[in-house]
Parts: sequence; structure tokens; C-alpha cells
Amino acid sequence: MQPYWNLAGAAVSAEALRVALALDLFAGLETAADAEAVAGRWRLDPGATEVWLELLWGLGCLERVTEGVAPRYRVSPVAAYYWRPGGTDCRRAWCNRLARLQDAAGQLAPLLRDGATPTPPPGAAWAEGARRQIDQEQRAVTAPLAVALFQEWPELAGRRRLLDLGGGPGRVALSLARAFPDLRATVLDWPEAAEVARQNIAEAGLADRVRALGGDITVDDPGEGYDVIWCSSVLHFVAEPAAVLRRLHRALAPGGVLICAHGERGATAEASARVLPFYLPMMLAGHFVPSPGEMGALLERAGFDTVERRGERGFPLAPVAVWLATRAPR
Ligand SMILES: C[S@@+](CC[C@H](N)C(=O)[O-])C[C@H]1O[C@@H](n2cnc3c(N)ncnc32)[C@H](O)[C@@H]1O
Repeated sequence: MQPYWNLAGAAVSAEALRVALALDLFAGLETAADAEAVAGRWRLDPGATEVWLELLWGLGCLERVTEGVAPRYRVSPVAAYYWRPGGTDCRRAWCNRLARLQDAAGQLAPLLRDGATPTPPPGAAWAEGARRQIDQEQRAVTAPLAVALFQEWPELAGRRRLLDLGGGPGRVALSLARAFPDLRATVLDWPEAAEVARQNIAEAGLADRVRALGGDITVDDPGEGYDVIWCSSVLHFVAEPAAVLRRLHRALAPGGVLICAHGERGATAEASARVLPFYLPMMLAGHFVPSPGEMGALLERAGFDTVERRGERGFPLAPVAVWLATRAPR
């Protein structure tokens, strides 16, 4: 029964963290402080603060540096990494995701009862996402991951022409362009979202190497001769992923590489429990979430020469399966 008690308790833990982030608690706890000092500084109730700090300690966000009746706490290394301004700042991305998942949870019963009509979100809604949560998630998670993969994987070394398919605000392309000065990148997204990317590109001063194209990836030609295509969390939203993959195969130069990173359904009960809370709302709305092995089969059928599942990586929603597929050299 304990796993199910844990589920119920997670609501309180999540709220404890949300409040800490809203108050910027972790930035203020570089130096250890006890509950009374924290309560005084943030104008909180001392008794409630004591329990709240203890819970945050239990969640690994705080370290307890002294024991006894009035323990002192300071920010833990992991909280310093994720929850402080400056470094890898995931605060807004996490709070946004929490709000959206709470909202999705509230819609589960009506969706089960009435079902949903799959209506792809229009470009304007995606543009709003590109300004807000996709932007935050790309800065916090997706762009650093893309840069890490380009540094780690020999197949990506020296690539010069990148297509970031469905790249939203363009933070992935911009981070890669910053990290690799020889890289030229094209971000393709709905016209409204591409406009957001265009502004970000201009602000970054990288318009000479990064451009944004507005279009529908299911219809419009993305161009050709790319030697690398980044496609993350995009195929969920198209009616015929197989057709888009065939298009991407054509867009690659011979020997070019596609990195395809998407959430997939779990092959085990444990994996399903990990993934589905994040993807179930999307699936109920009629979006595509591949079954285990399905993405590999789609890539092979699209004509890719080598297709390899490179394992799971941390991503905004849940770990995604990263596939590397190459177009045969001439
Ligand atoms: C969940 S976001 C992922 C953004 C980005 N690839 C990332 O991993 O952060 C999906 C993106 O695909 C874009 N998209 C979905 N369907 C599209 C279509 N038919 N044409 C162009 N863009 C599309 C959306 O506008 C959005 O920017």
C-alpha cells in the first residue's frame, strides 16, 4: 500500500517545493539558518516553517548542518544546481509544469467520460508556449542536453548545417550555434512560433548564422542538404509521423544524421508509471506517443540507413528515448 500513500503525499511535497521556489528560499539559504531565522526573514509562521524546512530537507533540497532542537539548514548542492537564479535555473519551468499537470489531472475524469476531439493547437498557442514554458524548458533542460550530445557523440562532431524541426523559441539552435562557431542553423516552426524564434535570434546577435522559417512541417519543404536534424518532442503533434520522417530523410545530405528525441510508452510497468503521468493527458487528447520499438520501425521505414536507440535522457516532461538515424552516404 505504501506506494499509493506516497502518491497521495506527493501533492503536499510538490506544494512545499512550489512555495519554496515562489519565495526564492534556496537563493537565501547559502548560509545555514534555523527555522526562526527563516521565518523572520520571509515573514512566516515559525512553527509551520520548522516543519516545512524539515520536509524540504527530506526532499533533498536542504542540508541539515546542525542537529538538536533548532537545526540549521542550508541549500543542498542539487537544489543549488536546479533552483537558484544564475546556473541551471529550472524554477519557472518546474512551476509551469506542475500547474499544467495539476490542470491535466483535473481533466482526466471528463476526458475518460467524454473523450476528446483531437484538435492540433494552432500556431498562436504554440507561439505563446514558445514565449513561456517551452522557452524555460529549453533553457533549463533541452538546450544543455543538445549541446552535451553534440560534444559526446562522435557522429555529431563537425556538423555544420542544422535543421531544428519544430524548434519553437529556438533556444536549442542558439545554444548549439554558440557552442559550435562553424554551425549554421535553421529553426522551422509554425509562423507565429518562428517569429518568437526570430526575435530571440536577433537578441542573441546570431542572425548571421541562425534563421527561423515559418511553416507547417507536415506540408512545407524544410529545405535540403542538412547534415544534422534535431527533432525533439515534435512528432507527438503530427497526424502522420511516418510522412514527416520521410521528409526529414530527404532533407538530409547523404551521410547526414537525425536525432529524434521523444517520450515513448514504457515497456515495463515501472517505465509506464514513470512516463504516463506526463504523457497520458497528451495521449487522451489524441496525440501520438510511440510504443516501445515503434519509433525505430518508423525510422527504418522512412529509409534511414542505420537506426539506433541511444537510450533515455532527462527531458522536461519525462525521460525521452533518443534515436540516432543516418541517411546512407552516397
Ligand atoms: C513540445 S514543442 C517542442 C519544441 C522543441 N522541439 C523542444 O524540444 O523544446 C513542439 C513544437 O513543435 C511545433 N509544431 C508542432 N506541429 C507543427 C507543425 N505541423 N508545423 C510546425 N511546427 C509544429 C510546435 O509549434 C512546437 O514548437
